[in-house]
This record gives sequence, structure tokens and C-alpha cells, in this order.
Amino acid sequence: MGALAPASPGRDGITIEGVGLASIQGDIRFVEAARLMGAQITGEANRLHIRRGRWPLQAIELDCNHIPDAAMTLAVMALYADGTTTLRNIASWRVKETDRIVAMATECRKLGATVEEGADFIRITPPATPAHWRAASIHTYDDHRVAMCFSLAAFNPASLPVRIEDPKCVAKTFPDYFEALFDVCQADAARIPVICIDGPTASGKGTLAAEVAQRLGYHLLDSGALYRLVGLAAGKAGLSTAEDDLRQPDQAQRLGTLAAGLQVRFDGPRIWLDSVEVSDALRSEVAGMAASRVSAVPEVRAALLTLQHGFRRLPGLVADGRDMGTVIFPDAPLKVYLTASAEQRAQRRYKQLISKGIAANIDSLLADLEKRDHRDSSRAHAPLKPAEDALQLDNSGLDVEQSVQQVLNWWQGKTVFSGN
Ligand SMILES: Nc1ncnc2c1ncn2[C@@H]1O[C@H](COP(=O)(O)OP(=O)(O)O)[C@@H](O)[C@H]1O
Ligand SMILES: Nc1ccn([C@@H]2O[C@H](COP(=O)(O)OP(=O)(O)O)[C@@H](O)[C@H]2O)c(=O)n1
Repeated sequence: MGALAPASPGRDGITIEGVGLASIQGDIRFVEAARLMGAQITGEANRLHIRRGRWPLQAIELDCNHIPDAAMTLAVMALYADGTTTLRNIASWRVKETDRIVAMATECRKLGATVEEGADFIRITPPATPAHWRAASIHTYDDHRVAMCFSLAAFNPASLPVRIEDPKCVAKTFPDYFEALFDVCQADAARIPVICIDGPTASGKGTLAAEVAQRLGYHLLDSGALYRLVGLAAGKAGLSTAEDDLRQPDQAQRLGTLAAGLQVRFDGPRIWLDSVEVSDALRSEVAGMAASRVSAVPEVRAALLTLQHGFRRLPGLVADGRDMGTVIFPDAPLKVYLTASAEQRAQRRYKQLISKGIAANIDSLLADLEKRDHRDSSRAHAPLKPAEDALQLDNSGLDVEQSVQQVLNWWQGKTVFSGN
């Protein structure tokens, strides 16, 4: 990666700790091969610094007997070279996790390369121009090295998306590989995919969003939790959230300042406010009603904007709320507007609360829910409504899994990959 990524302000290459020029591991000789291709590598006993040097990379012809596994990475680097690269003496690739010669050839071709393969060699000619690159979904053959080395295809000059199927197969040797990669990568936020799931209360947004995020390995933004947190923080600070009070400009201003300074921490489903865990307190109907009131205050909405944008991180985000698709991420490639009848939603909320040991009454839940729907839809700022390009999903007759599958199918249809 250090050899491929161009320098950017304040960042030139990467440093790898824990392996260096004094390493006795055989794979350290990969450094020589990468240098032959143009990477600038310097280092110390236990550390390496890698920078982009020659660009495009130098095509090479190499006997890889001494670095059979690491040489797979050279095959992907060859996609960025200025000619044809031949890797020889790699017959052992055929008898690893999969037939790696076939795997590397097949997947490189999907990306637009011309590949010749033989019993013990692979010859790769990169796409002739950026326009010859293809977006591809890379099959990983349950092979950790295939998954890891093809992640480098994401630096392609056409900025085309690359999907790595079954990325968790890296668990065999480097379970946090993709987290580590995303930590050192900078991506244009506008190119990071977002799936928005908006809709009224108890339609199942949170459940659906969490499940879709989990299946895709994406981050999750429960935007409602932020408004709930503001309601809770207001209570703790002695600020009223009564509707009449919130209409007073100075009260709205105070609430906006409070929202801008929220000290929150998210860890999966657990949430802390000022170092105190508030996960359960946030889910109460009282907190939901307070959230609905404070969320009508423009100063609060404005204060939470940057915080919400900050959730858009690699490899992608699933965001649930009321205005994810209309206001916060209007450029999201997939927007879902989730609905179900008010009776169904009240039933679901009732069961959900009872199962958590929280007392509930179905009639008052239905009344609260209708009141909240009305307030959320009729407010002047970011009202609850489907984005013009949202796909509507009424899940009254669907179970959770069916709803998840529907959204994943829509998502699948959004990116067209070659060779699949
Ligand atoms: N499609 C569905 N069918 C049945 N129950 C569902 C469905 N989706 C969600 N639920 C249940 O409804 C309850 C409310 O869902 P939740 O995700 O909290 O809604 P929201 O985030 O829209 O308020 C949860 O107990 C959830 O398991
Ligand atoms: N993006 C969002 C999310 C929530 N909200 C408000 O915050 C309240 C609580 O949101 P939530 O998503 O946690 O509520 P439920 O749908 O889970 O009941 C909603 O009733 C909305 O008024 C909002 O205005 N904008």
C-alpha cells in the first residue's frame, strides 16, 4: 500500500512496526521484490518505512521461489506496472488454500488485466488505461491472502469500487486486517457508501439497520440515540424540554450549545453520556418523547450535523433515523423508507418493552406513537418524510430476516460488478 498510494499533505507512505531489516523471517525478502518494482523502502532493525517511488511501478520478471506466499501481492502490484510482469517458479501456489494461480489469474482478469498462466508461472499485463479497469467483486476462495492482496486493487486509477467477498476469511492470520487498512487509508467521504433507513417509530429501523450493518461489516449510526441523549443531558442539566419552553429563543440556544458539547461514547449497542452508561435509560418511552421534542429545535439539529457526518467511515455506513436520506446524507446511494401500520408498530413496541421487563400499556403506546409520528412529520425542520429517491418498504407482513434480505438485494443491485 505504501508503494501505491500517492503522498498527501502531512502523509508520505506508511511505517510498519514489528518487522524490519533485521528480521529473520523469510518473507522479509519481499522488500527486495517490492524495491525492484519501484517501492522506496527504508528501515531499521524492527521497522520499515514504505513510500511510493517510481510511478507507474516497474514491470518485473522474477523467480519467486524464495517468497512463494508473499509473491501473491506482487501479482496485484503488477496491475499498477508499466508493462508485463512475470512471476516464475510458483508451482506451490497450486497446492495452497486454493489453486492460487487460477485464483489470482481469474480475479486479476475481472479487474481488466490480461493474464497468462502456466504450470508454475503467471504473467500479468495491467489494464491499458484507467478506462480499461473494471469494477469487480473479488471471490476470496476462503484464502486470507487472496482477500488481503486484492484489497490493493481499491487504489485503482479509475476509482472504481472493489468488493472483497467474505472478508472475514482473513481471520486465519490477520483478523483485524481491514480495520488496520481503513485506519491508514484516507477516502473522500463522498465515496464512502451509506445506506439510509428512515421511517416512523417502531417500524423496525434500528433492528434492520443493525442487522444490515453487521452483514456488510459497515458502521452503524443510530441517529435517534443522539436526540435521546440530548433529551437526557437536558434533564441532567436542569434544562426544560417542554414544548412551550423550547419555543423561547434563549432556551433553544442553550439546548443547541448543550448538544454541541455532548460527551458521548458508543461501543456497539452500549452508550455512555459523561462516562455514565445510559443504554437502558435511553430506550425508555419517556426518553423517546423528550427526543421527539428536542429534535424539533433547529439549533439542536444543526449542532448534531458534524457529529453524524463523522460516522461516515470506511468501509461504509448504515444510518437510521428520520432525515438520514433527506438531510444528513442526501447523496446516499440507497435510501429505504420503512413503514408498518400504527397498530403493528404499537404491538412490536409493546412486546419489545415487556420482554425487557419494562411495564407498558398498548393503548397509551399507540397514542404516544401517533403523537410522535405527527410531531416528527409536521415540524418545520427536517420533518419525517421519504426522500424523493427512497425505496419504500412496508414490513407489516414481513419478518426481520425478510426485510434484511430485501435491503441487501437492493444494495446488491446498486453496484454492478464485472465477471459476476
Ligand atoms: N419486520 C419486523 N417484523 C416484526 N417485528 C419487527 C420487525 N422489525 C422489527 N421488529 C421488532 O419491532 C421492535 C421495534 O423495532 P425497532 O428496530 O426498535 O424500531 P425503530 O428503530 O424503528 O423504532 C423490535 O422488538 C423488533 O424486533
Ligand atoms: N434522524 C433523526 C432521528 C430521530 N429523531 C427524533 O428522535 C426521536 C427518537 O428517535 P428514535 O429513532 O430513537 O426513536 P424510535 O424510532 O426508535 O422510537 C424521534 O421521535 C424523532 O423525533 C429525529 O428527529 N431525527
